[in-house]
Amino acid sequence: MNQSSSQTAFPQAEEGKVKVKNPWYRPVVIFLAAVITMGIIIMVAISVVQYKPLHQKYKYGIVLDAGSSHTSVFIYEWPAEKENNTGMVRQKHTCNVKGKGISSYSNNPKGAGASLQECMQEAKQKIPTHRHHETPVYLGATAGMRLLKMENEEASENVLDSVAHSLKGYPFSYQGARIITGQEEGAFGWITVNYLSENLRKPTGTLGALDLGGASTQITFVPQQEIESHDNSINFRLYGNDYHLYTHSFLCYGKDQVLKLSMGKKLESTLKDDVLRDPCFHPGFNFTRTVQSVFNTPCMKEVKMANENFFHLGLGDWSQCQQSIRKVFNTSFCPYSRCSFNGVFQPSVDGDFGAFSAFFFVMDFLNLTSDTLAGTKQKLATYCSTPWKKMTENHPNTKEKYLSEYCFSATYILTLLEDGYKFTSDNWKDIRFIKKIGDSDAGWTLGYMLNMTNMIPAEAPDTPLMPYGGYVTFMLLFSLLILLLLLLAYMYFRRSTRTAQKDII
Ligand SMILES: Nc1ncnc2c1ncn2[C@@H]1O[C@H](COP(=O)(O)OP(=O)(O)OP(=O)(O)O)[C@@H](O)[C@H]1O
Repeated sequence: MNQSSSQTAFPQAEEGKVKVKNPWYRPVVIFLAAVITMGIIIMVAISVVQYKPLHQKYKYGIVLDAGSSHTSVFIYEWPAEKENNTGMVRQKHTCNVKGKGISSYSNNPKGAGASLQECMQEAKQKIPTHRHHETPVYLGATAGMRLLKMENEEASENVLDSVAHSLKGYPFSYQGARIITGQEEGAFGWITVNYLSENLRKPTGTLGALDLGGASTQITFVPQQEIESHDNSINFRLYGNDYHLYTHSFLCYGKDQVLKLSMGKKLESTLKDDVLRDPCFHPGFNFTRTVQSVFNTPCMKEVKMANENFFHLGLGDWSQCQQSIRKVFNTSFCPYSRCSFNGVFQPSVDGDFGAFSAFFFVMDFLNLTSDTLAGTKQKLATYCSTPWKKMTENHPNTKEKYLSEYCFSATYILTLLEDGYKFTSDNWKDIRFIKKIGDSDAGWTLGYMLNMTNMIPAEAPDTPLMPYGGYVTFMLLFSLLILLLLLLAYMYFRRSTRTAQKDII
C-alpha cells in the first residue's frame, strides 16, 4: 500500500534516478518562452519602425523682397513637426523678378503687379499643390519704396495696391504687402544671420549684421555699452534669451544713392562744365549721362546745370575717390557721446559681423573678402587705376554697369566701414563677407517670415528628458534586462525546487 502510493507520487525516485516532475512546470515555461519571444518580436518591430526613413512632411512660406534695384521671391521650407527648432527653416528656392524694383513703376503701377507673374508661377510649381492654401505669402518693400513714399505717397500706394492685387490672385494665403521700416530691415537681417548660424539658443555670442542695399544700408549688433538714443534700440526675447540690439538704417546710403550723391556734389562744383572727371571710375571710361539721371532722387536737392547732358570721364584715382566719397558723410556734429555720421548715435562695434548683399557682391568680385584693411586699400588702388579697356577685355561677361562701378562701390564700402562705422585695422578681420549661410541667403526676409509666423518663440519650448531615439533605445534595453532577470529568477526557482525534491527523496 505504502509502496504503491510512493510509486504514484515519486516514480523516478523509485528507480533510483534524480528526475523531477512538476505538474505546473511545463505551462509556466511555455508561457515565459512565449512572453520572451513576443517581447523580442515587439522590440525588433519597434526598432525597424523607429529607424526606417520617415516620409517628412514639409511646410512652406513665401517672402518677396521688393528692393530698390529689384525684387526677389524667396520660398522657405521646414519639417512640419519641427516648427520651433532653430536652424530648421531653409531656403528651398529663389527667383529674381525680371526688370527693376517695384518703385520704378510709379508711372505705371499695374506693371509692378504684372512683373511678379513669372516668379509666382514658379512658386506654384515648387510648392506641392496640397500645401498651396496654407502657404503664407508676404511682400516687404524696402528703401526704394520708402523714397517713393517721401516723393509721392499716392504713387507708392498705387504700386502697393497693384502688387497686393497680383499676389491675391495666387492660391497661397496672402498675408499683406507693405513697406517695412529701416529698423525692421536691420533687425530681421540680424535675426536671419543668427538663426541660420544657430546662435540663438546658445549662450555664445551673436553675429552683428551689415546690409548694403541700393538705396539704404543697415547696421545691427549687440553693443557693449548703453544705447543713448531710443530710436536705435530694439529688444527681443527669443528662445528664453533677452537681446538688446543697436540698429540703424541710413536711407540714401545704399550704393546706388551714394553714387548719385557723390556725382551730384562733383557736378555742383562744375556747374558750367559739361564734363565730370571722376576719380572713382577707370581711366578711359567715357559715358554720356543726363543730369536728370543723377538728380532724380529725393536724397538731394536738384541743382540747375547749364547743360542737360554731361560726359562722365574716369580718372582711376582711388585716394581722390575716397576724398570725394568722404564728403557725403557729415561728421561735423554729434549730440551723443559718440556717433557714426550725420549725428547718428553708434556704440563702438563689437564682436563678429556678417556683411551681406552689396557688401558681399562687391568685395567678392574684387577678391577682397579675406584681406587686411591695409592690403584691401593697396589692391583697390591698383584696381581703380586699371584702364577701362583692360577691364572690359578681362571681364567680357560681367554686366557693364556693375563692372564700371566696382571701383566706386568698393571705395564707398571701405569708407563706410572705416570712417562711418569706425572699424579699424584691428577688427577688420571680424567682418565676414557672406552671401549665404548653409543653403539660405543672408538678408531680412527669413527673419521677417520667422517673426510673422511666430516660429521663434519668446521662451524655449520644454524639451523632453532625452531625444525620441534615445528614449526608445532605453526602453528596449530596460525591457530586455527585465526579461533576463525574470528568466534568471525562474531558473533559480526551478533549481531550488529540484533541490527541495531531492531533499525529500
Ligand atoms: N553681382 C553684383 N555685382 C555688383 N552689384 C550688384 C550685384 N548684384 C546686385 N548688385 C547691386 O547691389 C545693390 C544691392 O542689391 P540688393 O538687391 O541687396 O538691394 P535692394 O534690395 O535692391 O536695395 P534696398 O535694400 O536698398 O532697397 C544694388 O545696387 C544692386 O544693383
